[in-house]
Amino acid sequence: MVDRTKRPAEIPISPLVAAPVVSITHDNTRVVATLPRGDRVEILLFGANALSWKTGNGKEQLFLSDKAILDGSKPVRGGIPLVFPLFGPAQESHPATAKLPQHGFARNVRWEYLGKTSSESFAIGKEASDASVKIDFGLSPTEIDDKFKSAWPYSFGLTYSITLSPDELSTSLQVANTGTEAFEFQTLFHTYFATSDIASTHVTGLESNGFINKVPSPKQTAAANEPIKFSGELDRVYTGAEKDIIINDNGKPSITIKRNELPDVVVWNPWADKSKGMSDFGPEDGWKKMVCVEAGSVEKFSRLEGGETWEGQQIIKAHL
Ligand SMILES: O=P(O)(O)OC[C@H]1O[C@H](O)[C@H](O)[C@@H](O)[C@@H]1O
Repeated sequence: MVDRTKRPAEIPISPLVAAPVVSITHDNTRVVATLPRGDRVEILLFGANALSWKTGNGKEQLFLSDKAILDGSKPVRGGIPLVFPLFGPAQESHPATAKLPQHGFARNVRWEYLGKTSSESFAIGKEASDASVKIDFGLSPTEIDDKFKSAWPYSFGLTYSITLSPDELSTSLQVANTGTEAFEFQTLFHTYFATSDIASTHVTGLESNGFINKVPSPKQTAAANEPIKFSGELDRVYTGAEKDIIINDNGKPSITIKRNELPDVVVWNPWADKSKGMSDFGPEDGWKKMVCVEAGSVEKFSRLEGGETWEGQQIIKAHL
């Protein structure tokens, strides 16, 4: 009989720790990240446009038009389009961006997926439930086609980082001037949030800010000193906003937006007529289910000297 009294101690089997998973779709068009507790974000490489963000309870937090074009032939209607280096239509008064399309070129080009960084909780006695994952995308003149290069002939490097955490999504854009000549830019995260009914949605945090009311034509307007409510097309650029922005859905906070280096906030809902005029907007009454609250730096152009870097970030927290 074999003497088992001196057998080696059992090697403890470490508990299975679930970690965030990041995958690239087999057609190489999208990156998908999931957390062990179910939070999920999906990003189209074209425009580095987040298409979907679901919190751990499975709820979709972004609005994506069901007619959105996802084949790279035009910018995506919904999710989080990236606006850079111009917000709105080109203006002759700013010659350096006068040849660019509305909202610039970043949403019109395919970005490079640079990789992921996970922070997992492996500590004994701790759950993996606070794991988060950061995914990075890059854009430089090599990725943009000649028509954009000649319209904006600067040396630049953009790094866009999306961090998925439990019930939270952070988007951060780093702009580097890799040349010697200074350039000027505007930028914005054009986030389409899902809401259950625009008529019972209101936005707080901008009560004391003046704004440019773009409808029917741009007009500087004094602070309204009340929450933003929706009863028709609304398109406003709030400037110098310091407070956190809260989207309230049916009287309850649903989203909080915190910002770093992004002093302006655009609030937009196209309402029935304008959305009907957009060929990529659907369903027909989809405008009832969305509100754009767009954190950015758009009132003025920011100037970046050669060799300098700028970074702006929004952190979106979903209240469940
Ligand atoms: O149709 P797009 O070019 O995507 O622009 C959609 C909207 O973006 C922003 O919210 C602007 O303030 C609106 O004036 C514009 O209509």
